[in-house]
Amino acid sequence: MEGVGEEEMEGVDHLAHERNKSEFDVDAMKIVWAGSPHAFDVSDRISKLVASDPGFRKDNRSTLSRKELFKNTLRKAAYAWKTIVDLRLSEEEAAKLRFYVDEPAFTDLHWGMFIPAIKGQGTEEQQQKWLPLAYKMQIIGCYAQTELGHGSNVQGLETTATFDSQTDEFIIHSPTLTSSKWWPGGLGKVATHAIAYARLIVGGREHGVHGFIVQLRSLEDHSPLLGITVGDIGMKFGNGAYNTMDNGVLQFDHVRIPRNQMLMRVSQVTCEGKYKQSDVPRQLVYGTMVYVRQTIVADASCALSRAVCIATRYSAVRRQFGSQNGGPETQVIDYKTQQSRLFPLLASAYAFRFIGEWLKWLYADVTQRLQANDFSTLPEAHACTAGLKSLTTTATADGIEECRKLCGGHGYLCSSGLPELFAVYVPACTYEGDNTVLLLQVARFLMKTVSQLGSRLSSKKPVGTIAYMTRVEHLMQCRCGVQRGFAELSADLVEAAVAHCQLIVVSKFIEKLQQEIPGKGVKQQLEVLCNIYALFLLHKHQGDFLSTGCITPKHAALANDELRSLYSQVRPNAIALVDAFNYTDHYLGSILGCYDGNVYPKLYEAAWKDPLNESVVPDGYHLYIRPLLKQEIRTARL
Ligand SMILES: CCCCCCCCCC/C=C\CCCCCCCCCC(=O)SCCNC(=O)CCNC(=O)[C@H](O)C(C)(C)COP(=O)(O)OP(=O)(O)OC[C@H]1O[C@@H](n2cnc3c(N)ncnc32)[C@H](O)[C@@H]1OP(=O)(O)O
Ligand SMILES: Cc1cc2nc3c(=O)[nH]c(=O)nc-3n(C[C@H](O)[C@H](O)[C@H](O)COP(=O)(O)OP(=O)(O)OC[C@H]3O[C@@H](n4cnc5c(N)ncnc54)[C@H](O)[C@@H]3O)c2cc1C
Repeated sequence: MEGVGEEEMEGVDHLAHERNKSEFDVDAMKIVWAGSPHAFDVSDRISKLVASDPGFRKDNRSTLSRKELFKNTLRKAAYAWKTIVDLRLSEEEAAKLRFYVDEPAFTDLHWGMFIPAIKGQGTEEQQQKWLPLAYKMQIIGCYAQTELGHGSNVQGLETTATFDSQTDEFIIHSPTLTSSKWWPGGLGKVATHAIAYARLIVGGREHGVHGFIVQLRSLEDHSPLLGITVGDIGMKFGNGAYNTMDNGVLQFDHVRIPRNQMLMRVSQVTCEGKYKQSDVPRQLVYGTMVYVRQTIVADASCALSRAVCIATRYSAVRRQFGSQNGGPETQVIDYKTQQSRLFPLLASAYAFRFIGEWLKWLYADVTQRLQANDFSTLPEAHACTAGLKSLTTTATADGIEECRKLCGGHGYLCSSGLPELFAVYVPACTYEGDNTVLLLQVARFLMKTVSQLGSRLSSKKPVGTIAYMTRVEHLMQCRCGVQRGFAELSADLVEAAVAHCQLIVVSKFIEKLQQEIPGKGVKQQLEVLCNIYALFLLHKHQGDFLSTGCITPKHAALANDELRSLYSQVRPNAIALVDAFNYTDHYLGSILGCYDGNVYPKLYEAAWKDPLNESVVPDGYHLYIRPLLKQEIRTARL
């Protein structure tokens, strides 16, 4: 085109030269990332369906008011449901469609917690009654556990459920201000029903926290039912972001529900008012949290890979300094500091993908065992889901922020996609269990395991992880050997818990590489990423490793040299490795991360779309700026 430089030409792949460097079969890696050819097909098809439908546009979110934003989210949720029904999408395809719509909404809690809670804690009869209504979205549910005064401490919840044998009902009541339900997603303005967690009282005796199905709103006109006070808790962190979700406040004033609306798989109350505890661990009442924690680990790999995709593509596009004789400046991805910050995050995205796959298997296995009343692996499943949720969400939240910084000033623009990704993602370090509280659960599990097994936590680890295993044992022995209480040592024990979780991630990455992995060069790339993940952590925590004596300072220096070499091996493959995530530009929502790398023209064009640029002279000029400039400010009415 006349007068348009190469850098401005649309339709040109400005990253083609990077893609041509790839040393492996990207299409084969796409299958590995997706999990299977079928999973790739579903993801690819549904992501393109969403990207091509203007009904799912999301580029205007940061300019909408809270009410406009929320109404737009309702519209999209309804449109998504209509699309699912019209196209007769399967449950798997529907879940993928909600994922690629990419907007926190009440549907996340309806499908992600309300339904799993009924499946996990409801009797067959309760499942047969409530699940068909929920699957058809004839009722919309939320998970109402947390209260204003208690979230972490579930046994401290104050809401009561008192059995009335005269009427065969439970009376659900909020006895104090702090017992108000607070935070449940979807509760504020949408949910018609809740799984409400309350202290069960039968015949004047308390039996701890149980789940109850409570209708909140009329299915005719959506008005709150008698005894129900419900609303939204207000704006949350960031603009747009999680404000698409109506996290709510709820108070019960002696609300009566039929006895058969207590979830009774774990415990029962008979019509005579007899409390019966099945011969299953009471912790099954926590089952939904275990389920969601394992899904959050998979979410972490998605969120981190999005941020890494944006930062990697932009790092290949951005040139700064280093021009020789008027030639092009240096791509910032070629700076060793940029590589040492970016490539461990790329390796972590892949590591979290594979640990998420393993955790999904572990959860399915423990669920199958529970059905056979085999509770032997429940403690390990709890410790793994709690610890890996904590580890991966902390690393992902920190990683998204690092990716923003890796993009320099432009990373701070909403059009980079990174501020909103960060704002939506960071609560993952808190919801479904505060990350420190969950690590304390892992520490408790380790203490019990060490005391039962003696020093060796487990010999079932691949050889490459001996240093990691020794580190955990050393950290535990240093703490457990000292006769002080758990509380006194808790900060140290949390460090051992993190080390244990890192051992699991490294082990599972190594085990993944022992599988058959098709595709030219694919396994080799994954081996490089696995080594980067393991050596980066060894370098970061080398104090631990040195103090165990299982590595020497020379080993530590060699590990660092190897890391630099590994970064050089990844460099030519970096763009192909993020292409393998197969994200559409729509899903990425980022000019910096656009597939064709044509960043500058898109940034420039996007700027003028900002509402502030609707007028050349800003609103307020005549009232405030002109008097200033004309030195009339002393007399102006401000
Ligand atoms: C727009 C831009 C796009 C960007 C998108 C980016 C991608 C982002 C993805 C997200 C997208 C959208 C968001 C929507 C999805 C959000 C979904 C999540 C919503 C969050 C929902 C919630 O938060 S629900 C509430 C969660 N609450 C908690 O987790 C509470 C935590 N506390 C507890 O679990 C417990 O209180 C405790 C474990 C801390 C303590 O338990 P307890 O009080 O019983 O005491 P003990 O510690 O003594 O435990 C007793 C024994 O029981 C064992 N135990 C404990 N828990 C369990 C368990 N769960 N399973 C099995 N066993 C358990 C414990 O080990 C003790 O055993 P022993 O030692 O043997 O005695
Ligand atoms: C975006 C978002 C969505 C949510 N959605 C839902 C939902 O749908 N349904 C629902 O029921 N809940 C929901 N929640 C609530 C969430 O589950 C709780 O906020 C979370 O479990 C943390 O509990 P808390 O707020 O009581 O934190 P606290 O426990 O009060 O944490 C405060 C501090 O105290 C520390 N601490 C607490 N106990 C200990 C201890 N024993 N030892 C050492 N330190 C400790 C913590 O580490 C933290 O640093 C949501 C929260 C958010 C932010």
